[in-house]
Amino acid sequence: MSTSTLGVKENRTPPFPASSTVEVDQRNDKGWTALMFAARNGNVDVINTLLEKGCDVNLVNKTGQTAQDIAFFWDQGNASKVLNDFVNKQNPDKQLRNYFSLNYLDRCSEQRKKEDWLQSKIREECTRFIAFSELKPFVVPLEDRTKRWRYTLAKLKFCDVENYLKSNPPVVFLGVQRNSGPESLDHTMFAVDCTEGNIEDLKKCCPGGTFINPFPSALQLEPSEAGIFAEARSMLDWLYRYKYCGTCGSVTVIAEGGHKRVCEKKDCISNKGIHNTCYPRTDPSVIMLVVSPDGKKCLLGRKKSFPAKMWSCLAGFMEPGESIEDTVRREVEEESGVKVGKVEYHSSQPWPFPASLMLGCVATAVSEDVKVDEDEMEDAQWFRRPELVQMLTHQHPNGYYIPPEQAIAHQIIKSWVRMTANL
Ligand SMILES: NC(=O)C1=CN([C@@H]2O[C@H](COP(=O)(O)OP(=O)(O)OC[C@H]3O[C@@H](n4cnc5c(N)ncnc54)[C@H](OP(=O)(O)O)[C@@H]3O)[C@@H](O)[C@H]2O)C=CC1
Ligand SMILES: [Mg+2]
Ligand SMILES: [Mg+2]
Ligand SMILES: [Mg+2]
Ligand SMILES: [Zn+2]
Repeated sequence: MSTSTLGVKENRTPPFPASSTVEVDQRNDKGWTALMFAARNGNVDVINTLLEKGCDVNLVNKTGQTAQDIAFFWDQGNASKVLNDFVNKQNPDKQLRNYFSLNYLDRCSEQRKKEDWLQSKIREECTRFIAFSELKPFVVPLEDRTKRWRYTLAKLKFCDVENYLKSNPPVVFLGVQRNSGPESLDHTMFAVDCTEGNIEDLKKCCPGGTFINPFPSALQLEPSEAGIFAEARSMLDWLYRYKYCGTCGSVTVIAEGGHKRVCEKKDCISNKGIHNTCYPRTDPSVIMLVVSPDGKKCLLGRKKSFPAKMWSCLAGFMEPGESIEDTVRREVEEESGVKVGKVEYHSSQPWPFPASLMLGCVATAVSEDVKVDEDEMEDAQWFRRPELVQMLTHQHPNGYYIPPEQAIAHQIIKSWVRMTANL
């Protein structure tokens, strides 16, 4: 919390002595700060003064709302704009960008067909490789242990991976990191699968380096790199699983910097026209917060595979020829028996386990009776807002909680919880 003060000379009667100052981030019993009240009332001058005095724009009240949420909820357009501009300037990553969607590389897809260019880049001094073994990324622990994020991807040089490359492992061209300034160079980045090599050699060239499991460790990567991990892991997983032509069963060869597999049988129809057997797959899935017809409750479920006491949004894979809205309606009815009317899109999230694309939605139910699909689900229940706040803040009397902030489910639930008057 910011410790700066407004420096306002108080001339009120006690309990404020004449010379006292007030903390800019002081809160009332509901966790509201002065900035939140100014946001509620759309008082732009007060907001600007508080921001100048260094108040903390990221604080949340007891129902998890920031000043931005409050300004938006109360339709205070000017206040929203000032707060949004301030937050964007302070930290562009604070925008709603779900974890695994931030990727600072320019994918340069037009370069993938240029084999000579790719080969020369592989050997360049400023090129970097990220390594995987059995789909686990090679990372370096971050030194500052006070930070929330624990790992950064290890960026290796050609000389570090040269021995591995001799056995021709799958390599994926991920993109180019553009650096500005006259002396800085662009870094081309590749992913390399070191599963077949001796991983101890890698650890020698990168002290402290280690391979981490996806859960929970891959959720502790710096968010700005989580999208690079997502791209690399989904691609290497696809290259590993799809070795043969899906049309004729012949061997395929890796092409276009790892982004295509080409059937070796020249007259195979997969080599003519448009086919979806040569390219990496992405499996669209919907994930939805179902809100009751009166808008006061929402439906959460527990899959049989979930850790004890964790509840989340319902989710399911799309089927061919199905719209997002109809997938939401079908999966909700299959899993909970609840019928859904209106469906609104919220945001999306690549989920590289192995290659889902989560399409997040908020759905309005037109019925409330729950009949759980016992094949997939352990339970599904309606929860009221105050109970969700307890789950969100780990204060539920039964120990119930929702997935962590890296999961889109968390973001959708949080955004619904915040849209409340909370007075
Ligand atoms: N990021 C997040 O916050 C969350 C992400 N998810 C992800 O969402 C995805 C979908 O959710 P889920 O509830 O599992 O899906 P579904 O409700 O569709 O049910 C899963 C079942 O569908 C079958 N299935 C597996 N793969 C596919 C596929 N590619 N297309 C169609 N059906 C398939 C499987 O059946 P069988 O076992 O019989 O083969 C699987 O057990 C999963 O990848 C999950 O990890 C889910 C919740 C939260
Ligand atoms: Mg499901
Ligand atoms: Mg389902
Ligand atoms: Mg399904
Ligand atoms: Zn073929």
